[in-house]
Amino acid sequence: MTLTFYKYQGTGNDFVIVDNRQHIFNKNNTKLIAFLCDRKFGIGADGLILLENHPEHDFKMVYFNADGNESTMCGNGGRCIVAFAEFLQLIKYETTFEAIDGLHYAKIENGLIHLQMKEVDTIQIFDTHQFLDTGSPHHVQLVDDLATFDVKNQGRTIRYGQPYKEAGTNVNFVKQIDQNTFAVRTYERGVEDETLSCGTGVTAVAIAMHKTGQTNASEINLNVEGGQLKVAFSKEEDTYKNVMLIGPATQVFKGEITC
Ligand SMILES: N[C@@H](CCC[C@H](N)C(=O)O)C(=O)O
Repeated sequence: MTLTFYKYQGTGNDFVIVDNRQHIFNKNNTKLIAFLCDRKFGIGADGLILLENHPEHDFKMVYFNADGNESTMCGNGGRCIVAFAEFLQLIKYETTFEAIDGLHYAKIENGLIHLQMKEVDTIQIFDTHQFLDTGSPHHVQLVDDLATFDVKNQGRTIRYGQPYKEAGTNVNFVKQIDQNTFAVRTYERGVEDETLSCGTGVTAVAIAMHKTGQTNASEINLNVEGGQLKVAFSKEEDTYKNVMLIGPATQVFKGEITC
């Protein structure tokens, strides 16, 4: 078959997006998804996203990692699918859509996508790191030498180690730049490599840095390898609410592939 697809990127986290409103795509074909995401034999991407119809809301997002498996929430992918929905003229300046972790509100303002993420009330704090779920699971760890840090090997060791094991986690290495700015490099589960940006990852970093007192800002800048993101939130008692992930999302090209 010939598949029409769109390539998007959000701060360098890149995705193949398919309009699946007519059920053209076989979601159970793990090999096909992994092939489409393959950078040498396929199109190349960190993940594949399907935009589908939803009975009550604007659309549904279905997310697969580059390994071909459906996974948990993707924040940058969420921002990209909002840009795609606007491109398809399904939405104008704001939307509510469903993803695997529930409903997400998003708005487009000054060319940036503001995506509401799930509330977070559980943050596990350890001597060396924090662990929390922002739609996807995230290990957050401060390091001194972020620029030269071996993210791929250290990330993989943590991802497959105790207590995460097979289910795994994404792993974020962090360096504080100033009061409300952090640099982040992320090893992504399901890509099994460092990616240039991870939306649920920077959301986890912002919340973990606030929770542990590294910052008291409620609007935090995150410098990632592929650009800059912002995370804003309000804290009510022990819950982080109104969590917004803010940044650009760009269509790179449209294509057709025989598969
Ligand atoms: N790139 C993502 C996270 C995607 C999911 C992750 N790889 C997992 O399986 O947990 C993001 O921007 O949040």
